[in-house]
Amino acid sequence: MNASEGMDSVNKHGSQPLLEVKNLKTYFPVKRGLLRKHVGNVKAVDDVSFTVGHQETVGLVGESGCGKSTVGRTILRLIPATHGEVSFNGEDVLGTSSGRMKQLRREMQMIFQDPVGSLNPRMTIRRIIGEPMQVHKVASGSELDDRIAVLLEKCGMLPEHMYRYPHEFSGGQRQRIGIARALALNPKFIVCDEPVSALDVSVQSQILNLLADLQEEFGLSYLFIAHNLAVVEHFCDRIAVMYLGRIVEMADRDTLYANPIHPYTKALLSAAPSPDPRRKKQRIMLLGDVPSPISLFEDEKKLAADIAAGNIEEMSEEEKAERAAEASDDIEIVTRKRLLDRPPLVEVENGHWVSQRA
Ligand SMILES: Nc1ncnc2c1ncn2[C@@H]1O[C@H](COP(=O)(O)OP(=O)(O)OP(=O)(O)O)[C@@H](O)[C@H]1O
Repeated sequence: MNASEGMDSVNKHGSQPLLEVKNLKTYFPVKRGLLRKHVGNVKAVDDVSFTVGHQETVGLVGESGCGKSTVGRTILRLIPATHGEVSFNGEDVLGTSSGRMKQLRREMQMIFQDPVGSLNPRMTIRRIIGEPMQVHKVASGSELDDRIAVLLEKCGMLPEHMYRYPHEFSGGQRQRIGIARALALNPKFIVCDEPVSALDVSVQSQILNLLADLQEEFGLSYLFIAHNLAVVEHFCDRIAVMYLGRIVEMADRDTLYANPIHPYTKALLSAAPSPDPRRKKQRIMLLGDVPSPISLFEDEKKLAADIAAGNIEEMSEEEKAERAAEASDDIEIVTRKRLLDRPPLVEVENGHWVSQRA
């Protein structure tokens, strides 16, 4: 069974998943070279498969530029997919008409990272939250105001806040307004794109608690995007770790934290601070910068050519550092070059998928 067929197509509640993503690819064409004549592809998302169950929170974690936001936006059809399937409640999202997509958007919403940039500064909060309900003809007049007041209260704000403007609120309050807007059409599924990354640590936990309460009350499912494994630890049921456009490991939260297998997951976990001093962690250093997805193809080709030509005698700085680290017990070095080899996902135990050789 390959990853796209088997990766939790039936979720923890034993029912079919709400969202199913299969072999999703999103490539951005770019012009390259001195004369910009060569057209290449940024493989932002490169064969990603996962599911999200009813009332489940799936975390998508990885460093900046690994393709997390592109996955979220492609699922909602905010950007076109190059290949793959997305089904929501059994319905084909990528192939459906734009009219039907407008209807589906009521059920699939997004919360953005930047609570400042995502709210139009010229609109009152009433207009920001009310607009989707007006566009979809859900409510108008005093009923609209009543609904906005309830949504604001559910998100920890006051009804009278609807007459104010975004700049009158703090970052955390603005994120609450963004959440109220996402809830306006009574969705079932929300892509939360780094909703707490721009907030102070003390405010982060308030917003996470709010999202958890709303999930309980409205039966929501979340795809929760984050770059920090510490943030998703207490919030997600299952976690997928992404590196350079692909999922390299996916498991339920407890399994992933107790038994990370992929070197990249181990490195991310070793970088995350733990409040529990008993949880002794091996220190792992990731050496080098994250390669750009556009250079990836060239790097892979060069690596393959080097190996084929027997050109790997000369030790690179990274390899020297790796050797040096072998002499030390408490620190392991993972070079980015090693991570370029990304074999397919294999199920190592029930629901725990890792990119490795079968
Ligand atoms: N419209 C676009 N045109 C070309 N390349 C793009 C476009 N959008 C994203 N990319 C590239 O695709 C890759 C993935 O970007 P994406 O924003 O999905 O990553 P991310 O993991 O969400 O990062 P961050 O945490 O910084 O938001 C990056 O290399 C980015 O530069």
